[in-house]
Amino acid sequence: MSALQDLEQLLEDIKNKPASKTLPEGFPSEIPVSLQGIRKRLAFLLEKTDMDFPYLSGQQPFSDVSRLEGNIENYIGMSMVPTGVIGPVSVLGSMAKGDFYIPLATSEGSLLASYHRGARACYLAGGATSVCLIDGVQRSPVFKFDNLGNLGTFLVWIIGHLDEFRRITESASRYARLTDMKSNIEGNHLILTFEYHTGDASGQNMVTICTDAICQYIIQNAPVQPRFWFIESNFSGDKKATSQSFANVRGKKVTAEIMLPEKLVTDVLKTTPVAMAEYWRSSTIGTIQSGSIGAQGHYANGLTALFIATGQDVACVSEASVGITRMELTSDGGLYVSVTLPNLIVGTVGGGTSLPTQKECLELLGCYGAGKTRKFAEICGALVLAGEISIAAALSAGRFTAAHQKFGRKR
Ligand SMILES: CC(C)(COP(=O)([O-])OP(=O)([O-])OC[C@H]1O[C@@H](n2cnc3c(N)ncnc32)[C@H](O)[C@@H]1OP(=O)([O-])[O-])[C@@H](O)C(=O)NCCC(=O)NCCSC(=O)C[C@@](C)(O)CC(=O)[O-]
Ligand SMILES: NC(=O)C1=CN([C@@H]2O[C@H](COP(=O)(O)OP(=O)(O)OC[C@H]3O[C@@H](n4cnc5c(N)ncnc54)[C@H](OP(=O)(O)O)[C@@H]3O)[C@@H](O)[C@H]2O)C=CC1
Repeated sequence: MSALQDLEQLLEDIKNKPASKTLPEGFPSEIPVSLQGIRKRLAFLLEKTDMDFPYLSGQQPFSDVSRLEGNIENYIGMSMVPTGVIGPVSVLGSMAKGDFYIPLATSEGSLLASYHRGARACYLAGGATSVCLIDGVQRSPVFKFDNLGNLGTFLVWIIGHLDEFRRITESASRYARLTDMKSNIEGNHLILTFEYHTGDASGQNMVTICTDAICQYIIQNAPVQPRFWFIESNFSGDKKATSQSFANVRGKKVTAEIMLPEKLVTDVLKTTPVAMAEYWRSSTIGTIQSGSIGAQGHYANGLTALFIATGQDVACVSEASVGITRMELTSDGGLYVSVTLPNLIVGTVGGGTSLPTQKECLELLGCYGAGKTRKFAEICGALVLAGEISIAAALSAGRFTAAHQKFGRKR
């Protein structure tokens, strides 16, 4: 199918999305942490997905340490992070379509219960729409000149060589494509921002390698030489929350939404749409006063847990957890909720994605390997939406502290 046909299909699917759905036979979430709970949940997942998780379940010890090459130095062993599953999370996206059981690795009690509850509310409301809109990963080298005249001559030459830079990119990587270049001048400093599509990899390493190859060509051929240059100027937003990335894209930009009927908010979330909209307004004003980039509740919670489970670079939660949550009353007394994440740096190849438990977790989502990154990004959007709904429900109903007293402490 062409991109236009994909889009037409998505629009048709959104038009026909049901306003409600019945939950399938229960995922055994009610059984507390115990050997029996683990057995039941693994048996449930085996039946649903035909996966038996040899590494995650501990049946198979990890011994093939050669698989870690490229992932770590000075290795001594694996850190174990408790991992659970929430779901089903129902997603309608351009690539993610269906019900997913999402693995989350965390040591924060209440987190999975909260995301599970939000996912349940979204499921009953017909499932979340979650769409990956655009993508792009940047690297921003800086060049220093004696004066503006030299800088200008250099930049004019650079602008005339974009096609050559595209060719260099294609010889440095089979998958990276140079899509844009922007310049930023400050005194005698020039920052060039190269933006790429990085296939199914999250791409931070690829963009460094490709940009370095371009810079080597520039240094060898440009009519004017900079006094010095660095491969990264700290402008690209790599592992930092920045206003610039927030206003554009870094990685994938995803937006997700749901309409929650009033009765569902009352029954499942134990609050009201009015209270949730009121909480959202107050918390958004609080966020603005704090000087935060974006306005959201706890994207970092779900994303960090999913990133650990699936071998993403967890440090990229710095930028990935920036975004905007919106909660508004609908004309029939329900609640519209949306989340928008413009900086979702994720991949389904490369990085830590082929490590033993991480690969199993990506496979659980049907997201391991080539052709799966947009799907994975859309699942991230639906997960974050579920988390925003549940935490706002708890806070709006005055149940937040009690939940953490119950789930977040050893009894
Ligand atoms: C904890 C709940 C879910 C209770 O919620 P509840 O509605 O009182 O509980 P419930 O017993 O009636 O259960 C409702 C549903 O919750 C789920 N649920 C309930 N219990 C479990 C469990 N044991 N295991 C798995 N799922 C569970 C489950 O979906 C269940 O439905 P069921 O499946 O039974 O039909 C709710 O109060 C809640 O979501 N609270 C919010 C907690 C939260 O989101 N915390 C985020 C971490 S806080 C943080 O990191 C810092 C932050 C974000 O606060 C920073 C800041 O903003 O300042
Ligand atoms: N160097 C840096 O500046 C930084 C690096 N990192 C680290 O970089 C890693 C992430 O970088 P990333 O570039 O994603 O990972 P990798 O360095 O693992 O690069 C991806 C690799 O997968 C290959 N590949 C195979 N199939 C595909 C496909 N379908 N789509 C895309 N690539 C494919 C690429 O081929 P090919 O070789 O042809 O491109 C490349 O070799 C993480 O480990 C992260 O921690 C994080 C931040 C900064």
